Amino acid sequence: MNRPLSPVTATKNALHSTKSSPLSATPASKLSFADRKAKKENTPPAVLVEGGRSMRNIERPPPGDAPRRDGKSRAKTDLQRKRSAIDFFGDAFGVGESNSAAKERVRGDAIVTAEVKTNVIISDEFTFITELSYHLSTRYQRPVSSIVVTLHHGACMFFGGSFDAAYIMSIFALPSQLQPTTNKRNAALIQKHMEEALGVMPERGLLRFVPTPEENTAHKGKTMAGEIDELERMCSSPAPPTEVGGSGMRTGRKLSVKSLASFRPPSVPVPELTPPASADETLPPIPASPGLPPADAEKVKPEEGPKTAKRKKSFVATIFSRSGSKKEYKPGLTTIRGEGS
Ligand SMILES: O=C(O)c1cc2cc(O)c(O)cc2[nH]1
Repeated sequence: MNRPLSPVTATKNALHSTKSSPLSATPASKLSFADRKAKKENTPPAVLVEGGRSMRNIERPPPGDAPRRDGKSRAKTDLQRKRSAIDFFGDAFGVGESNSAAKERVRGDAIVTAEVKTNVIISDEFTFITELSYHLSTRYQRPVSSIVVTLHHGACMFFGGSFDAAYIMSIFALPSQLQPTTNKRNAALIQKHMEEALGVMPERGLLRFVPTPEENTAHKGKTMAGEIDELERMCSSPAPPTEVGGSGMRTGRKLSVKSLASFRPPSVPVPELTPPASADETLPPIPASPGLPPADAEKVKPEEGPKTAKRKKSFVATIFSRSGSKKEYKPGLTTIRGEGS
C-alpha cells in the first residue's frame, strides 16, 4: 500500500533519488561541501508535497532577496509601481474619486488636532500650546487658525515601566496629511520640538498619527464629507432641456476651484493648498497675539477687560483669545515644575 509521505520524507527521497548524477553513489555525509553543492545543483527540484503530483517550480525569490533583473520581473515591478501610485492617490483623495473643486475647497479648511498628555507639570501652558501650534502649522503647512492643540499635563502616567517624564501625543488629520513618508519626517521633527519644549527625550515620547477620514470629522453640524456633498450638489448646474417635457436632471458638471470661491463666505480666507512636509524647519514668525497673522498682530493691542463677543471668530481663533494675564506670547523654553528630565 502506498502510504502518503510526509513532506520531509518526500523532500529527502527526492534528494537521494539522483541516479543520473555521478555523485549520487557517495553517501552525502562523506562528500565535501563543494561536492554536496555540485550534487545539489544537479538534483532536480525537490517535490515539496506528497501524493506523487509534482508542483510547479517556485521561481519567486524568498522575501528579502534582491529583485531579479530579467524582463518578466521588471514588467511586474512596473505594474506594481503603477499600482502603488494609484493606491497613493487613492489614499490621499479617496479611492476612485475625482479630486473635485468642492473637495479641495473643504479640505482647505481641514484642521490638524494634537492632543498631548504628559506627566510633566508645565507651568506655562499657554507658551507650550502656542509654540506647539506654530510648530504644527509649519509641519502640516496649515494656517495656525487650522491647528487645535489640547494639553493634559501633570497626568498620572506610567510609561514603559516607569513614572519618569514622558508624553503621548495623538495627531488627528486627514489621511492625505498623514502619509507614511510625511509621518517619518514629522515624527523626528515633532519629537525634537517636544524635547526642546518639554525637556523629554524622544525615547520617552509616543506619537500617534491618526488619519481621520472626511466622514469621521464634523464642524458646524456637518461632517466634512457632508459638506463636500452639499457643495458638489450646489455646483452641479441644471441641464438645458433637450426636449419638451425633458427630465430636467442635473448634469453634475464640476466647477473649477475659482468658480467655487463664490460659495465661500467673505470672512473666510482662501485656503492654502500647499503640499505637506516639504517646508524647511523654520518656524513662521510668531505674532504678539497668537491667532492673528504677523502683519496684523503688530497693529492690534491686546484685548482689555472681559472677553466679549464683539466680532465673530473662527472656533479655532477663540482658543487663542484668553482673558486674564497670559495674553502676551513670549517665545522661549517652557518652564517646567516638578520632575522634568
Ligand atoms: O476636522 C476637520 O478638519 C474639519 C471638519 C469639517 C467639517 C466641515 O463641514 C467643514 O466645512 C470643514 C471641516 N474641517
